[in-house]
Amino acid sequence: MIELKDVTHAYGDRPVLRGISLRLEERRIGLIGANGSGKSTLARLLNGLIVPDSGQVLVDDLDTRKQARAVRRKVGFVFSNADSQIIMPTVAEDVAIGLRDRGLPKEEAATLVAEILARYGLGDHHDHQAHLLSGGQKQMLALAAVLVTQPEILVCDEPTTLLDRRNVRIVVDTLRSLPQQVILLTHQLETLADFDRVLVVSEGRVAFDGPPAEAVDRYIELIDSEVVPAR
Ligand SMILES: Nc1ncnc2c1ncn2[C@@H]1O[C@H](COP(=O)(O)OP(=O)(O)OP(=O)(O)O)[C@@H](O)[C@H]1O
Repeated sequence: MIELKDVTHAYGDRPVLRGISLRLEERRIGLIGANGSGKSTLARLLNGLIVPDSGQVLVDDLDTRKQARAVRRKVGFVFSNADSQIIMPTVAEDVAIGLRDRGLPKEEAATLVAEILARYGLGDHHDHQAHLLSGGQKQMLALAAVLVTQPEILVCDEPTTLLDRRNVRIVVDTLRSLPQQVILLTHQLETLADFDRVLVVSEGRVAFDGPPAEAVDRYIELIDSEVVPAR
């Protein structure tokens, strides 16, 4: 369970999150909001990629400020741009690198890598150059490389942005079928239809917290009420 206690965060003197308190317990949680509203900043706080300026983020009572390494083992993070997450030359190596400090015998690690690649449709791409995969395949690779580490919680920051309809469906179905808790940031509102809970972030605050349909209505209301600057 992730708990945020009166969390604030600023970049320089620009406040981005303003006093957020939340308990994130549900299995499928969506995060929506306008560009620049603070969603990615909030997501990055959840696995200690960034730490709050004030307040606390606790993952199963581990403080992200003090126990960052333990937190990162529990909370996997998938970035929106899969290219920025691919760090090894080949597909198999990129998945295997996540297991490097697990102390597994080589054969066991290789079996795990092969299994996960097969599960996410990359079984035939084991030795392919990772950077030559299609956008959708890269996104699946990014997901596989995180899931091989068996995180208890998965935070995905717009993992379907660059994907075509078919690959969106594959990634969304994959996230839906995972046993782990999933926290998904997305602008593709329809992908959250059967989520347990959706948070609407607006100007660094949680403007709505509840079921998906109501959250989407609230989000649309918020966007429509904004004054668009005249040119
Ligand atoms: N590393 C950074 N340094 C300075 N400002 C930043 C940094 N990261 C984000 N910001 C600013 O903080 C604000 C919130 O950004 P954030 O990425 O959290 O929003 P978001 O809701 O995820 O947006 P989007 O939907 O466009 O991805 C934005 O105004 C952004 O310009």
